[in-house]
Amino acid sequence: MDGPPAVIWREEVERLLRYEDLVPRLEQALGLFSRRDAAAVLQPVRTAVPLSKHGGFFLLMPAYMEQDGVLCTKLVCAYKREDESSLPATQATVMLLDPLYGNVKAVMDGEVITAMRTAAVSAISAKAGTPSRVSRPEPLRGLHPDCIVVFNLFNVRLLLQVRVWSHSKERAESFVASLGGAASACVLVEAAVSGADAIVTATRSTEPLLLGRWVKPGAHVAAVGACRPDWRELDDRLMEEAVVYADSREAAMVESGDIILSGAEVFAELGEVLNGTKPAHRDKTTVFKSLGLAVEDAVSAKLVFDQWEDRTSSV
Ligand SMILES: NC(=O)C1=CN([C@@H]2O[C@H](COP(=O)(O)OP(=O)(O)OC[C@H]3O[C@@H](n4cnc5c(N)ncnc54)[C@H](O)[C@@H]3O)[C@@H](O)[C@H]2O)C=CC1
Ligand SMILES: O=C(O)C1=NCCCC1
Repeated sequence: MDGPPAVIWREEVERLLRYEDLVPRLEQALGLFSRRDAAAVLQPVRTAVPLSKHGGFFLLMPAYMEQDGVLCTKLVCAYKREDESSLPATQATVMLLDPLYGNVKAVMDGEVITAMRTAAVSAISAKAGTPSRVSRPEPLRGLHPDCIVVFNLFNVRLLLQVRVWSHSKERAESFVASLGGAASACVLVEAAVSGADAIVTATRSTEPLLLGRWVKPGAHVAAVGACRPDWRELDDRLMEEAVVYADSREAAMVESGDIILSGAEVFAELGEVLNGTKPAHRDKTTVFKSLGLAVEDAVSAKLVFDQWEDRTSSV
């Protein structure tokens, strides 16, 4: 396609990107990435520019997937600040290029892509890492539609109880309300996580807030925040006791405060588990350190663009 790039903004990305298309593409991309086959995927560790004065950082995330014909980069800024701005703490834009000529084919909103692919990868890690006894044959009901879709895709993990903690009580309550009543807000982190089979941390905390002594042996933790080398969400005890997985070993060694500062070893990448080259220790306590991979954005952007082209050509 020549001419100016397509501009595909938030509402359209929300309409075009569906978990049922996204999850299998992400599983494939994570597996391909972990093969380290340069003919299939080129994804350097992303460039990070600290914005210390503003309590944030900027990331440039390029990826080239030769077999899929995808050349892509995401620009993303994430902030720790708690001010009055109505702008989101994580803002992103994705550019899709034609690998043959280098022209930009599309510029699209990256916030929906970032939110959906990150949630989907946490769910993929939970599918691999939660104990087999958590699997149930009944469909999940009464929860937010996105959660139903992702969990039902896994045929099926029934969440008996969802507990939410936030350091802002109002935010915890409003999130619970958005889930349609099948969850409860907790005042203490300990109350939210005690006895849980699966835990997700997605905060802007720079200090450990999830302590190993609260985590049930055999639980799975998807740790999404703390993507800077001096930021933490998990304490040393949890990092020492758990089998630690990451999306990228190289990125974990330079970006994850929980891994660098605890000295924990990354046992495997999630892609290696999906490829069957490393085991998922489902009955041990597992931590999946999610940092976010450019290939996740690349396959998401390709899905959005392909759907956008289909719709545009049929009008
Ligand atoms: N692994 C990945 O692929 C991705 C990771 N992230 C990271 O995930 C985290 C959440 O991102 P968003 O949902 O966009 O941010 P958000 O601002 O929407 O949510 C972050 C939550 O953390 C809370 N928070 C702030 N300081 C805290 C503290 N000291 N202790 C406990 N809670 C605190 C805030 O009140 C807010 O509810 C960030 O650290 C972000 O950098 C974001 C996108 C992708
Ligand atoms: O999009 C990603 O990947 C991000 N990773 C770390 C925090 C900001 C967004």
